[in-house]
Amino acid sequence: MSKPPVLVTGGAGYIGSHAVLALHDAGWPVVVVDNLSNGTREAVPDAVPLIEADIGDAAAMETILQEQGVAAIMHFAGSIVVPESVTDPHFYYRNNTVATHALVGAALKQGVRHLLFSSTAATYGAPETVPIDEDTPTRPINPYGWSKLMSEQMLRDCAAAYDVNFGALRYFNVAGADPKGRSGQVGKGATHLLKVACEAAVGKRTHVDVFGTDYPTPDGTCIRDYIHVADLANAHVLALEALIAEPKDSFTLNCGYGRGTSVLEMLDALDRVNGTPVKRVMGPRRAGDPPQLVAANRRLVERLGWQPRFADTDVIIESALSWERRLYQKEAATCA
Ligand SMILES: NC(=O)c1ccc[n+]([C@@H]2O[C@H](COP(=O)([O-])OP(=O)(O)OC[C@H]3O[C@@H](n4cnc5c(N)ncnc54)[C@H](O)[C@@H]3O)[C@@H](O)[C@H]2O)c1
Ligand SMILES: O=c1ccn([C@@H]2O[C@H](COP(=O)(O)OP(=O)(O)O[C@H]3O[C@H](CO)[C@H](O)[C@H](O)[C@H]3O)[C@@H](O)[C@H]2O)c(=O)[nH]1
Repeated sequence: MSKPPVLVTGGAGYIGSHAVLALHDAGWPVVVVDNLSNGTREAVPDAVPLIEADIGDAAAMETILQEQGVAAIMHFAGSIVVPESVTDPHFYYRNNTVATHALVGAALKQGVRHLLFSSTAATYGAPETVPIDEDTPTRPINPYGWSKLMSEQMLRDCAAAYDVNFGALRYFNVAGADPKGRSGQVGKGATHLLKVACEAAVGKRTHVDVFGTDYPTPDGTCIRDYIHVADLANAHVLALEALIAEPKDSFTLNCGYGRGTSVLEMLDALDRVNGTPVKRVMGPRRAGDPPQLVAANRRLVERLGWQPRFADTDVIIESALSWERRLYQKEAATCA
């Protein structure tokens, strides 16, 4: 069976660009829409068309869907920084929820029947027990989590009412870079732990701040479930196949390994891989950080037959670090 065109929104960004690579590698025709607010042209392979547009522009999206003959959408575009969502919630509801509403409207009008949505562990808030399965009550503790949960609900209601199905993938902490070195995390003003730590390791920063050492965890720092971006990208390809194979079925799946790693454990592993310690500055808690988030991933494995290939923490760190070194060399060459 020939593979129909897939639209990847936010495909010039970190996770979206890895999904584009996974789709392209698997022989899917792909088109990217990105407004480049946080993505880069270089993240999109030359063979993949990149259309610079805003997903909140329903008319533009309708034209693109029609002209490109799109059969399914992987929707990554959005704003992603939790503390920013607290200081500017109106923008987060607009760029995440309202823009998704526009995109879904365009998809419904153009008869696109499969929608795969980037959701987040932030929809769970701060659950008291881990691992977290998909039946855990969703009680976001910040506007970012709410903006995503509202989008999920919109998709659920639309799938019940119209001839469309959806997959919501709730990512835990995404980390690492393409094992072949073709993409990685680029954005300026990084806030994610491993990205920040790798920037410190290559000399772009003086140190890493450790946000909180008094959490109720064994070493006092927050625990997260770090998933390699290439394993997550592969889950998207499997999810797309499932949506097309079973058009009446929708699903919501956690994406993580089911393994918790503390901030200090992550930094220890980085020091080991790097061979030189990165300076740590112990500081107060960051607002809105739940003590621990670890995925129960049984449904992802059973529903999609997902088999992670890059779960080793050192493998995640090596890929992130070698990407960061390459970025640093490129930037140094540009400045010279
Ligand atoms: N990074 C994580 O750990 C993580 C965890 C859970 C969920 N997610 C979700 O995954 C998705 C991708 O995240 P990422 O880390 O790759 O972020 P990213 O910022 O690297 O990618 C998002 C991309 O969307 C584009 N974009 C933003 N608003 C747009 C709009 N209105 N129209 C068109 N393009 C727009 C940006 O330019 C960027 O290229 C997001 O929806 C995010 O909420 C990320
Ligand atoms: O410089 C830093 C950066 C982070 N941290 C700590 O490291 C942990 C992970 O923080 P990240 O900023 O890397 O990631 P978050 O857990 O805050 O959030 C990420 O994962 C969430 C789901 O788990 C959401 O999806 C969100 O979009 C995504 O950014 C947190 O305890 C944080 O306090 C530090 O100590 N120092």
